[in-house]
Amino acid sequence: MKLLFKNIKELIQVRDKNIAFVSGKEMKTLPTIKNAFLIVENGLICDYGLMKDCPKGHFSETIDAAGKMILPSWCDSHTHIVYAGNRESEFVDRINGLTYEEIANNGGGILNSAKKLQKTSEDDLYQQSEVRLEEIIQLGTGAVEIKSGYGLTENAELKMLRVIKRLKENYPIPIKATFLGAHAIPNEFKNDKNGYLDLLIKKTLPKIAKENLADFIDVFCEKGYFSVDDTNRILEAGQQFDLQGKIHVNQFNALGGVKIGVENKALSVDHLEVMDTDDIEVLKNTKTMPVALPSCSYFLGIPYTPARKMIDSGLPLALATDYNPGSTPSGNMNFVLATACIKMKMTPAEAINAATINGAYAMNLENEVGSITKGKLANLILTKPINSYGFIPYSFGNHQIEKVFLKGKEVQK
Ligand SMILES: N=CN[C@@H](CCC(=O)O)C(=O)O
Ligand SMILES: [Zn+2]
Repeated sequence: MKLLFKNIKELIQVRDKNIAFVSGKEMKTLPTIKNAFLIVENGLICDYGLMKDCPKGHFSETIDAAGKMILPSWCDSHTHIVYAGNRESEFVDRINGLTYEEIANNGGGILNSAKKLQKTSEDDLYQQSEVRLEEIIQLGTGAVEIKSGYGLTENAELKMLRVIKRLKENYPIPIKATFLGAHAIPNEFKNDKNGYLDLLIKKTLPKIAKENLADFIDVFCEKGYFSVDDTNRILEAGQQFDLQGKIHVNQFNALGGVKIGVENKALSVDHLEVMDTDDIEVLKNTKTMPVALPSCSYFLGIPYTPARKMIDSGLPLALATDYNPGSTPSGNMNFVLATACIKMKMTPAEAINAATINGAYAMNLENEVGSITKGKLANLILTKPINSYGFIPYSFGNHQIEKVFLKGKEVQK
């Protein structure tokens, strides 16, 4: 099966040599080839270059991409798309001025989602979740991380992770699973947080490892949820089972979660809406990827991650949706890029780097997706006719996707 894309107006994010991620000034550079060809064989990128150098030969399919652009699919490294029902009921409370914390104290929030999920069968949860997975694939996402964390009991957390495993088995898109049992303290343990952490670490984590249900471990390091010491405990426990950390930190308060994440060699520290100077310093020259979630800031009306200051300090940055029923009921990476440019003053080149190669790195997938590189999966976005890739974030609220391809196969709408 050899597929040729010809007359591509511009082939975006071309990396002849694979890289892990881009940081600081490098983020402003987005390598492209104008008037290009791209050849896909057996689902992998096998050749590309200038049209004048396009090899002759027989192709099972030829797609004329005149006037259009091709870029690697979005790599969404932070989602909670496995959940039951939704939390629309909290939407009006939020409009009426209740804060995230007040809604949670009124019995809403994460515990509200957990109550619904505990009562939902695995099959029903799978069916609700696959609808969201198919929705984000159509929006250009070609690799995704999915977290547990709406179960908050051993059985319900295992149920979530088994649904993620089934999605991995049934869809042609790299999916990474993250155990987020430490997302909130369930009512049964409201006066015994350590007892809940003991349950997660001593009982649930070994079962997850035995069934190979998780790639990463996460914890919500925040006032009213889990402390820096709890975060350290969870990350150390994860290391016993080769689970690297990808942690929720600095969403509402800078408690020191970034530092503890770096000390535990977390793969990513996510949210970062509140960043102090120490947080930026401690991230410099490390392999921990900062991840910003601008559509969460948009929906909650909280500050945006200081991306401009972080990138200008030399840090890398990835962008993700945080798709979840409470703080970000949207999986639209195109909106994330637009909001990153409009609200966080990232350039289109920086935003595309953050949503492709850096997002892939934040899932340990930088050798499989995230750039046009020989041997990587042909998970691709074919745009509508556009004049520049800057039009993608410029046309906010819309997207410029004509077709999506996973392993070189067009995904039918
Ligand atoms: N902040 C913690 N966890 C999720 C939201 C959880 C929820 O409100 O359902 C987040 O990343 O925003
Ligand atoms: Zn999240």
